[in-house]
Amino acid sequence: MPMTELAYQSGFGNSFATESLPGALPVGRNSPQRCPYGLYAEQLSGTAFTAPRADNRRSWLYRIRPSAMHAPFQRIDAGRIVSRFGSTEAMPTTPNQLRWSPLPLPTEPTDLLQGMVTMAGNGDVHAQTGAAAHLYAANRSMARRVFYNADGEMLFVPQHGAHRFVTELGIIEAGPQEIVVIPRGVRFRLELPEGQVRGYICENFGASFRLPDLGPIGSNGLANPRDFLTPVAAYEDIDAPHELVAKFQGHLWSAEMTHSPIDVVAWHGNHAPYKYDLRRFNTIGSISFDHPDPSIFLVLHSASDTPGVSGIDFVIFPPRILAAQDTFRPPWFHRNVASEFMGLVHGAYDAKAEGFSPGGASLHNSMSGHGPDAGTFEKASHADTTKVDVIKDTMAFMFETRLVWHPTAYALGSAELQDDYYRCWQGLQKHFDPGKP
Ligand SMILES: O=C(O)Cc1cc(O)ccc1O
Ligand SMILES: [Fe+2]
Repeated sequence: MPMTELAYQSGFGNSFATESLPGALPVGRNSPQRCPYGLYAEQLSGTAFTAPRADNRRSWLYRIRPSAMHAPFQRIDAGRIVSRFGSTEAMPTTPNQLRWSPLPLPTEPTDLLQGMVTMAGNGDVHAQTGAAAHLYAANRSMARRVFYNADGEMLFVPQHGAHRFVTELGIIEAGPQEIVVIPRGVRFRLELPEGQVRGYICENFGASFRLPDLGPIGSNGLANPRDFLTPVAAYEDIDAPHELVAKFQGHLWSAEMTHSPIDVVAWHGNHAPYKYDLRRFNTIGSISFDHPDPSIFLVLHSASDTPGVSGIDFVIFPPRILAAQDTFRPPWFHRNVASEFMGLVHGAYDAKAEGFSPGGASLHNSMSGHGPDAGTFEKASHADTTKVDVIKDTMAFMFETRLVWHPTAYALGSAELQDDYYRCWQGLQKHFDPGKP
């Protein structure tokens, strides 16, 4: 199935308005006594009704049938999806640096939900704090199977293959080097136009992702609002059995429906899915000396209750020109209070000469030392910094969290876990010589 040209509305968190039939969107009010075309009006709220206007997220949906119309939910097997995290006596969280090779593509028919595997998580799904980091590899479209997540919003980072998100609020197509965010509660199915996909998901249990403030950078830069794209309304009118799967309080639940829930003919509001092309990121860096903190690479963040401290940061390491003089240019050696789950979408990452492959992942938890591997250190220590480095083929990212990432039993037992990861720092030489300042 070829990718089609879809229409999108531009802007981050705008109050969008869209209708797929003329006049389907009521004018001047949300709940007319009878809606145009015999549609039902329904509000979908993503924040408390009383949240400050700048944070408030909600949409009004005009649909063929209300979302309440389904048979009772039955709990189903959640496969490799986990939502309870912590360091316990039985399974203490390790401070070791961890790295995984890419998840193999499936050989058996596998849709998104069957192909998702939770690698790490933190916080508390019941208290709406923290996050989960998942990988997915799938080779089957979700046919007549529609999913929503009441536990959190889902940030997809496709790494391989074409993705088609058919959502209640319209259709989004995306591929590697783009991201897609599906807000809490929005129903969708993932179709695979090219037959197979792989990627990463940050499931955010906390406040919705938003663009960061720019401070002294000014009014432009990093991810610019107009590059975020939200779909136009698109509905299907299908009277045939469908399965509705909900993720609710850490478990999966399934309910039968007699029709497709992708039946929203018109909608308006700002609780809506969106995509963003990471290649549009306006990268800021040092043009004098030193390697700045990675906060300059912040695309989206989820605010915590503490001002200035994110619950989650979504950070990318895109192509860029390194110009800092007399500077060790790759990421420095460091230990942070924050915890870092990283992935690589494309190319090579500038802190790791080998072992970190596209589709792979790494985890460096709070206060665990890490940084460039031995090969990268030696090379960068002797590079000519009067010349610029043009880093072309790369797209790495980080889900950086305030709370420690607890790896799951699956992640620790996985065949993809690289037992020898620690060795990448063991070849670092002792250069210290008290006689040579
Ligand atoms: O650890 C990493 O590779 C990510 C990272 C990159 C960087 O440029 C500075 C700090 C940091 O944690
Ligand atoms: Fe780091």
